[in-house]
Amino acid sequence: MALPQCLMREIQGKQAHDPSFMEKGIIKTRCEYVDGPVIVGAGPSGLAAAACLKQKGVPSVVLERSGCIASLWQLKTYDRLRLHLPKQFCELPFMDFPTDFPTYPTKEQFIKYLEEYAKNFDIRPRFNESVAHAEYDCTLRLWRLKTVGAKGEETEYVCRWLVAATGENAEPVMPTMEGIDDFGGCIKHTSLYKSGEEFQLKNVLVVGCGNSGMEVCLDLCNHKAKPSIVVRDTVHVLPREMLGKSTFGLSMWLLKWLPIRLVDRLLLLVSWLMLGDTARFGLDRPRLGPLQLKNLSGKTPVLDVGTLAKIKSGDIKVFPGIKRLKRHTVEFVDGQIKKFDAIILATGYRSNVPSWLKEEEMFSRKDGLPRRAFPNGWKGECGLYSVGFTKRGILGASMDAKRIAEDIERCWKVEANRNTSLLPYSLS
Ligand SMILES: Cc1cc2nc3c(=O)[nH]c(=O)nc-3n(C[C@H](O)[C@H](O)[C@H](O)COP(=O)(O)OP(=O)(O)OC[C@H]3O[C@@H](n4cnc5c(N)ncnc54)[C@H](O)[C@@H]3O)c2cc1C
Ligand SMILES: NC(=O)C1=CN([C@@H]2O[C@H](COP(=O)(O)OP(=O)(O)OC[C@H]3O[C@@H](n4cnc5c(N)ncnc54)[C@H](OP(=O)(O)O)[C@@H]3O)[C@@H](O)[C@H]2O)C=CC1
Ligand SMILES: O=C(O)C(=O)Cc1c[nH]c2ccccc12
Repeated sequence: MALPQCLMREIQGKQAHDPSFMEKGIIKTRCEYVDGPVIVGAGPSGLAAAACLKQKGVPSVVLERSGCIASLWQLKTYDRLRLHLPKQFCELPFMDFPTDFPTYPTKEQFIKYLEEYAKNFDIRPRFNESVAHAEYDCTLRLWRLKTVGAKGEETEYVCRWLVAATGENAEPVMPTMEGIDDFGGCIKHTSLYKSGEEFQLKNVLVVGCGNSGMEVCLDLCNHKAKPSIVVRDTVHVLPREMLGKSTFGLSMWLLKWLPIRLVDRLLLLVSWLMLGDTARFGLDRPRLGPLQLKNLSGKTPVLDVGTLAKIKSGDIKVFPGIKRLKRHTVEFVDGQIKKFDAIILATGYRSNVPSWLKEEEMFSRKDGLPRRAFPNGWKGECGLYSVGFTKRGILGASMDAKRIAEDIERCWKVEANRNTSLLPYSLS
């Protein structure tokens, strides 16, 4: 909508003193006032927030840097990916998965569900708009965001509420390794890995033993490559299912009755019966149990979908941390030296919030996550919110989205009344 004229004049006045908005003395940036929240990111979290707001009658604008919704799932994941929690734990608010979807939907099915979700709630993100800067303007008492489009065009958005939904997995983590430039073979992050097809008969080193690294190793095996995995620290591997139930579902159920330490003991006992002693294969377990560790550090246990059997059979070799790389060669911290054709970095992801949100209180600059512990990280000051930074997957994002919508709805109603009764013009 058009910006109320008094606000427009004030913003233009400010832009005239900001060189980034000026080109030959002319303001080059398009400016738009959004009557409602601006949501940054059109992944599952952003979609959930937009849908919950819509249900409350609050319109929003969703800004997305890529050309599609759920860009993580559409562009940055491997072909064989499925949800590894049962579908009922990965639903967004107000819309179930279709009944004909399997318990663990494929990534194509999950994307189809998200497309359907956006359509259902008439969420039309503005694609190819990357938020480069967002800051609270204390004089205007509004958030001001600058986006950059595909051709470098800039837009300024001004709004009362800002919802960060750029995700915990916004940027790949690229480790620094001595000699990385000398290696000479293909080195790629899992966000660019699609399948093991291109690695047939090749010796591939997978760095990192989270869910991505473990599953990529299995995929490499299935494509007749020869994978090895770097396990530099401890890791909890649990079977995806126990006693005919999903390990995740069983854990949630047990947590209703039993303390977390006891549930962890049970999980480890059943894992030991089903998988054996993982330390025998180079996978030492952390001192803390899997759920306690997840709660305290956010580190997700590996839900095994067949990798461990390949490690046991020797099809996947386990190595300790990397000391340095040389031409097609890797030297490990225990002194072993091996030749590899390629390296896959399964070293995880990080949030990018500090790169665009100029704010110090709500988000930590260090890891780009809310400082307040779950479930209190969703709300900041001055109309700032976060959705999907709980380290609790889609379930956590859905909880945030519902809370945010309830909170904004309250102010929305108050402000709507005030605007119609006090202002000479209507903001709607
Ligand atoms: C391989 C993989 C599998 C997973 N499987 C599960 C699972 O089975 N169950 C589960 O519950 N969780 C799972 N997760 C956790 C994951 O966090 C969620 O699945 C989900 O994608 C998170 O949604 P999100 O919207 O918070 O983040 P994302 O899906 O990452 O979406 C964020 C969006 O913001 C956009 N964006 C980023 N920066 C900007 C910017 N500056 N300006 C504009 N737009 C921007 C991105 O392009 C992206 O589209 C998995 C994660 C990974 C990596
Ligand atoms: N099917 C599914 O649903 C899947 C879900 N996921 C989820 O996606 C998210 C991201 O997972 P993932 O990509 O595995 O990332 P994670 O952050 O979970 O794991 C990264 C791994 O890389 C290791 N690492 C990082 N740097 C180095 C280094 N320099 N040398 C050696 N090891 C290193 C880490 O070890 P350390 O612990 O020592 O730091 C850790 O084991 C998780 O939440 C995961 O559960 C991922 C894949 C499939
Ligand atoms: O896949 C992930 O990383 C998730 O965030 C899903 C998830 C949330 N809580 C968990 C506990 C154990 C295993 C997976 C998850």
